[in-house]
Amino acid sequence: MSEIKNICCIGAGYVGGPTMAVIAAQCPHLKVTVVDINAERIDRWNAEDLDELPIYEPGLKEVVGKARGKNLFFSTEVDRAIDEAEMIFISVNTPTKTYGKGKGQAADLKFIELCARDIARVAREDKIVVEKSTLPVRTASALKEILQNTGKGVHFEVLSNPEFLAEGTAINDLLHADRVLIGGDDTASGKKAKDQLSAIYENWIPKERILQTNVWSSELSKLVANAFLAQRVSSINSISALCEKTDANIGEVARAIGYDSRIGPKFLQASVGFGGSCFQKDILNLVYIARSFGLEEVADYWEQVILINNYQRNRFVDKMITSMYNTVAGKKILLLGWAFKKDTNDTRESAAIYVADALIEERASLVIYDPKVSEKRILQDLDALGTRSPEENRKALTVIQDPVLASEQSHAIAILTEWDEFKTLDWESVYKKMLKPAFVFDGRRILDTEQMEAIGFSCYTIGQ
Ligand SMILES: NC(=O)C1=CN([C@@H]2O[C@H](COP(=O)(O)OP(=O)(O)OC[C@H]3O[C@@H](n4cnc5c(N)ncnc54)[C@H](O)[C@@H]3O)[C@@H](O)[C@H]2O)C=CC1
Ligand SMILES: O=C(O)[C@H]1O[C@H](OP(=O)(O)OP(=O)(O)OC[C@H]2O[C@@H](n3ccc(=O)[nH]c3=O)[C@H](O)[C@@H]2O)[C@H](O)[C@@H](O)[C@@H]1O
Repeated sequence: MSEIKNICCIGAGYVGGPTMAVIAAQCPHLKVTVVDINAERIDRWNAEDLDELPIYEPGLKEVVGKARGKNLFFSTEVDRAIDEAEMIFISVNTPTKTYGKGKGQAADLKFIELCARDIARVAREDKIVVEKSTLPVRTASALKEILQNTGKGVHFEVLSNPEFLAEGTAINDLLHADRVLIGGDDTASGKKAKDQLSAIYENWIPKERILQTNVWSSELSKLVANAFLAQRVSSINSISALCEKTDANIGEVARAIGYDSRIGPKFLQASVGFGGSCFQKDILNLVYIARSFGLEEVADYWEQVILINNYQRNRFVDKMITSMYNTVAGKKILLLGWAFKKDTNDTRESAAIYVADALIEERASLVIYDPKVSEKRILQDLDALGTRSPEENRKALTVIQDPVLASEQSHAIAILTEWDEFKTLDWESVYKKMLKPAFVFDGRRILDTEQMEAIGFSCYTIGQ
C-alpha cells in the first residue's frame, strides 16, 4: 500500500460532511473528496453562500470555508473518487430495516453493500476501506467477502472507525475527541492499515486517545456506547415520573447523584424523550443481535430503554391533555422546537414529531416554531408516520416565524427542544396574548418555573 495522499468518503451526511471537513482542515497535505449520490446535497455543500450548507452545525461553515476548494471537495463522481483514493471511508446511512427479516430492528445494510460493490467494481489498486457508518457486529466480514471476490487481484483492508460525534457539538467533538477507535485485523497488513489511519488522526488527536482493537470490538463498542448513553436518559426520565408523584425534584436528584464521581453529571437531563437518528436505531440493532444469539434476557434488558422513552413521550402528552380539562380538541397549542435537540436542523426521531402526532389525533390545532427547521421538513416528518393523510396534516398545523405573535389566543405552549432563545422569549408579552389559564408545558426543563408562575402561567415542568 502506497502512502496515503488521497482519501474519499462515500456519504455527505451529518457524519461524512463534518468529519471530512475537519480532517481536511487538520491535514492540509491530504486531498479529501466527499461524494454522494444525492446531487442536491452536494450542490448545497458546494454553495457559495456558506449559510446554504445542507447541515446546520455550529462552527461547520468556518471549517468548510477554510478547506473547501483547497484540499476539500464535494462531488457526485463516486467512481472517480473511489479510483483516486488510497483510503475510502463509508459514511452512508444505516437505518432500521422496514421490510423482511429483522424488520423494525435490524440495520438495513443495503446502502453499505452498494458501496462495497461500487468499490469492488472500480478499484484497480489496493485500498483501505474504513467503516465510518455504525454497523452491526461482524459487518466487516460481509464487506470483506464482497471486496475479496472481485477476481482482480486487488487487496482490500477493512477497518472499523466508528464516529462518536454528537450533533450540535460535532465540530468541537471532532477536534477534541475523547477517543478515536480503530478496529482492524491483527495481520501485518491489518496492523499497517490501522497505523496509517491512526497517523491521520495523530495530526491533531493525542496518540494515547487513539485506541486500536480488533474489528468486532470496535463495531460492538459503537452500539454499546450509544446504548449506555440512551440508557442514562431513560433512567433519569423514569425517575422523573416518580418525582412528579412525590415532592422530589428531578433537577435536584440529578445534581445529587451526578456529584458521585462514579456516576458523573453528564447526560442526566430529564426530557420529553431522546430523539436523533441513532439511539433508537442502534439499540434496536443491539436487541436484534442479542436475540439472534438466543440472549433473550440481554435483549429484553436493552429494549426497556426504548420502552421507557416511548412512555416518557406519551406521559408528556397525557399530562397536557389532563391539565387542559381532558380535552385539547379545537384548542390552539404552540409547540416550541421541532429538532431533536438544540443547535441542529436534524429532526430524525425527534420527540416533537410524536407529541405533535398525538395532539393532532386529539384534534388540537397546532402552531409550530423552530429556528432551524423548515415547514417542508415538519410536514414530511408527520406525513412519514402515516397516521393520517397529508391533507389532514396540513389542515391541523401552521408553521410560524414569530412565536410571540403566534401565541395570540393560544391555550397552551409546549417546549420540545431546548433552544437557548426560548429561555429569553418575552414571556410577559406571550402571557398577555394567551387565553387564560395560560398553560406552559416544559418538556426540556429550561424555564424557571417560579418566575413563570409569578407571571401568571400554569406551568408543568417535567420531573417536578
Ligand atoms: N448523525 C450522527 O450524528 C451520527 C451518525 N452515525 C452513523 O453514521 C452513518 C451516517 O449517518 P448520517 O451522516 O447521519 O446519515 P445521512 O443520512 O445524513 O447521510 C448519509 C448519506 O449517504 C448517502 N448515500 C447513501 N448511499 C450511497 C451510495 N451508495 N453512494 C453514495 N452516497 C450514498 C445518502 O445520499 C446521504 O446523503 C450512520 O451509520 C449513522 O448511524 C454515527 C455517529 C453520529
Ligand atoms: O451515533 C450517533 O448518532 C451519536 O448519538 C449521540 O449523539 P446525538 O444523537 O447527536 O445527540 P445527543 O446529545 O446524544 O442527544 C440525543 C438525544 O438525547 C437527548 N438527551 C441527551 C442528554 C440528556 O441528558 N437528556 C436528553 O434528553 C437529547 O435531547 C437528544 O434528543 C451520541 O451522543 C454520540 O456520541 C453518537 O455519535
